[in-house]
Amino acid sequence: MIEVLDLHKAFGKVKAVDGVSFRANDGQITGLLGPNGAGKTTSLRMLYTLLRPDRGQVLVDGVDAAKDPEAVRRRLGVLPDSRGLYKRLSSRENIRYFGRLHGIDDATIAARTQSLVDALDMGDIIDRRTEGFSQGQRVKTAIARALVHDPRNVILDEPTNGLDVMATRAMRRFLHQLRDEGRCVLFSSHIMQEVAALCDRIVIIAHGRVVAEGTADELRAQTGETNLEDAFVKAIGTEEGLMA
Ligand SMILES: Nc1ncnc2c1ncn2[C@@H]1O[C@H](COP(=O)(O)OP(=O)(O)OP(=O)(O)O)[C@@H](O)[C@H]1O
Repeated sequence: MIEVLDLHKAFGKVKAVDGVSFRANDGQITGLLGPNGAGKTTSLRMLYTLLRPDRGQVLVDGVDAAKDPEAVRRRLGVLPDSRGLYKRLSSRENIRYFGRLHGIDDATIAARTQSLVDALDMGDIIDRRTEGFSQGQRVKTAIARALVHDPRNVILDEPTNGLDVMATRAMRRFLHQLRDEGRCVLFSSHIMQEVAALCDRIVIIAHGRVVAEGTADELRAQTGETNLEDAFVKAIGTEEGLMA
């Protein structure tokens, strides 16, 4: 479970995150939805301990990220916004390298890699050098690398960015599988159709603040709209930046 309480982060005069609080539960997919520049990536970076908040608290399975960042990192699998693969290494070697950084033995890494290769349909790319990989192949490798240590909590920054329809559908199936295994899945997107199709709960963020949250039904009720798209627009206060 992931909890963030009153997070703040400013870059000079820009208040990127201005008092964000929400909870992402185990066995659920939670979507962080907001237009470009809303503060999604900055919130996630604080969550996975890459950025230190100016104020506020991050708890992962009850562990405070400021007090024990190592323990928090062990509990998280992260697909960051920049995928950053080692291009001279094969997909398998990228995954193994991360597994070793986590202190996992090679036999366990090999077994875990195989199950991720099956789940993500990576059989044809696993032993290719990642240099020249397509966007979808890079994302798959980066996700497998993020999950090699079998984390309970999974954070994905815009996981379907740049993916075609088939790859997006495969990604949705995979995220449902993670959810059905009881993991806490938190992902960000600026595409409302994506969030609506995938999420159990939605947290809408705009101008560094949470402006609405709940299930799709709850959001419709809160905004008094019958159509989810209208509910999103009303919550954000503008149509700008919400469309795919
Ligand atoms: N390192 C930084 N230095 C200066 N400003 C930053 C930095 N990181 C983020 N910002 C600013 O903070 C605000 C929030 O950015 P953030 O990347 O968190 O938004 P986002 O919701 O992830 O947007 P997108 O959908 O475009 O990725 C933006 O105004 C951005 O320009």
